[in-house]
Amino acid sequence: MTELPSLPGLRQAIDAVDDQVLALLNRRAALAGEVGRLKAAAAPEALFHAPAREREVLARLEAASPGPFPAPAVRTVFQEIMSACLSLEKPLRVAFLGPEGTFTHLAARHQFGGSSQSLPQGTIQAVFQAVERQRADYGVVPVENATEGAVDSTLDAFLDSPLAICAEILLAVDQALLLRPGLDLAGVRRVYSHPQALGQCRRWLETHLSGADRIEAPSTSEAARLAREDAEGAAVASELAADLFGLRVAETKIQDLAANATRFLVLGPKSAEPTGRDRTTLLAMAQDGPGALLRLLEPLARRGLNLSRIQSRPTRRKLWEYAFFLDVEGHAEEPSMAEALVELRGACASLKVLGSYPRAMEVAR
Ligand SMILES: C=C(O[C@@H]1C=C(C(=O)O)C=C[C@H]1O)C(=O)O
Repeated sequence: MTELPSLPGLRQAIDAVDDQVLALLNRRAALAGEVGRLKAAAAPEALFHAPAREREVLARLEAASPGPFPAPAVRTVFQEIMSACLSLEKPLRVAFLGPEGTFTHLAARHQFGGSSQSLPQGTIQAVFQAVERQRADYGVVPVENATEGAVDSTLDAFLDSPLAICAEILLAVDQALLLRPGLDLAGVRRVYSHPQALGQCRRWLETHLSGADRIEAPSTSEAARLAREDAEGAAVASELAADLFGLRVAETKIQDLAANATRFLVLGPKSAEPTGRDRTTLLAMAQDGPGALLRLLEPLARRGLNLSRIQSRPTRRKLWEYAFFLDVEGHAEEPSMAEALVELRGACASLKVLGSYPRAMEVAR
């Protein structure tokens, strides 16, 4: 008969594995430190952070892990390890649309890990400015939501900004109903949230809180803060906001569209290196006249370049003049895209490559 392992014996074995993990983490940090010194010697102004390389590391490890360690946790753990290795030199300063606890904060944490320095900003414009004035290394802003569509203030900010897009993040947006400890659903008279979040949960609120007033707040996190101060208040916000503002999660996933998700962009000084699965965002001012839009699309279509999105915004410089935002699959350094860009430059009044960056392959949670 085989003997069952004892609890103390198993714990001893776990301690021994932890010692090995710790030794390996320190060896890894030392190697990353050497890479940092090498990069600094080659180009003192350049950032240590290399988003394309990080993407490669995560993809390789996720695919290689045999289990039983859960596959999504492989990503989370290694993102934190890289974040910590980067912070050895200097924590990355990451500006995002705040305050803390917003979904943009969650997207920033997903991308940069917990060892980065959070710089919450009040507006999307302020996120751009923080990166432009080098108070932050990177900025994170929302660009489109599956329920509510484009975030116009992000598109507008690109019209006058020299910044590049260096990554995108697709994040599942699960709204939660948050209550003060001790309060139950029947006692709620006011529900605070950002208008977008209230809109995303319209059906649930009608069914469960039809008698409560909806009160609009500048962000979901600000709503959580307001609910904390109101004896009969609740908030629609992230579960992270519950932790930050001392509220209890009364119900999770209350949004009408179960697969609600938002796409975020990471702003930085330059585009990412090619990875083979990239996206390029272009900003084109079309020439006025018949067929202008066709001339913009034709050089892409002829080369089989997939246009995944097109959005127009008024330029605010001239009446009825429009800027077109184009998302095209591929990297600007790839030959077919480079050729298309040369042709496009001739076909429109102006063309700006806002950035090439690795495509988000899945919705993060
Ligand atoms: C070590 C490097 O620099 C940074 C740290 C990384 C890591 O810890 O694996 C990966 C990419 C960079 O953000 C590198 O470029 O290889």
